Amino acid sequence: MNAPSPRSVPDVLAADGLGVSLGGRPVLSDVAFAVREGERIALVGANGAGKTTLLRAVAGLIPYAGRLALRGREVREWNAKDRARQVALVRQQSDLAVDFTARELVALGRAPHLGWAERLRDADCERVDAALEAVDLGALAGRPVTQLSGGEQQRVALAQALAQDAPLLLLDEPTAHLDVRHQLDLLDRLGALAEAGKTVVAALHDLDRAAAFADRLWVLSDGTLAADGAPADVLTSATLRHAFGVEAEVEWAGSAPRVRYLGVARGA
Ligand SMILES: Nc1ncnc2c1ncn2[C@@H]1O[C@H](COP(=O)(O)OP(=O)(O)OP(=O)(O)O)[C@@H](O)[C@H]1O
Repeated sequence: MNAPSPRSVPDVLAADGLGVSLGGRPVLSDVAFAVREGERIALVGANGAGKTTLLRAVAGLIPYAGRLALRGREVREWNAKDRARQVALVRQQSDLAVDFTARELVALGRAPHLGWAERLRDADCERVDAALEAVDLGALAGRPVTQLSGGEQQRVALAQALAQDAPLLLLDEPTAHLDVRHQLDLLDRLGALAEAGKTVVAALHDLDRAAAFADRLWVLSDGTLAADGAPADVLTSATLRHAFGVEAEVEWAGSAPRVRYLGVARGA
């Protein structure tokens, strides 16, 4: 029997005419994209551009209009447990106010893989331990999350997503509370996960890091996808002026850009 041709494999994600309204106001309009397995996409845009909203729509947390397909099937048609085996979302984190230890919270990431009332098996516990180690939290695993710093809590949230072991990983500003070592470590780890076949979509504010990390940059501006392409094509002075209202120069050293900000754009 012939192996299926790559063309018959649906995109991990595909959107067309995607729109989201919140509180009666359009937040995303007419967004279209396709994402293949193993891609790393950095989602950038000004505050309020719609990055979190887009990630939440993909994760099935909010209603949307238009087409938004996860592996060829509308996001809204997946049941929550099956969807959670496909997509893990690391939300913006700063203040986890739940009465759990780090390990207990990370262990919740295994829930989509367990039957009703089923306890963690040895293999699940191993995954939880590995996820905690991966984010350098092994020593803090038994501590209540309310006693962790913002950056440690951020790493707990990431470990929970790693334990969930979904092929599509969505991250909402995952480096926001991290010190520089853990930022670099996280982006390296996400790169390694993508090389191992996971698909990663991360909203990032640091444009240098976003461009160095990603195969593709998505620029959201006022709820529309203003640019979608290779970082070297997308990260330009014109994009920065249009999407962020800043004057800037972009220098490239190989695939690593350096953005030099000159000031707020006139009229922005
Ligand atoms: N529940 C809500 N009801 C009404 N409007 C909302 C709601 N949540 C978000 N919005 C609005 O939707 C727009 C997009 O918000 P979103 O959080 O997606 O932006 P973002 O690009 O992630 O911003 P940031 O960089 O500040 O995190 C904003 O104007 C925000 O005020």
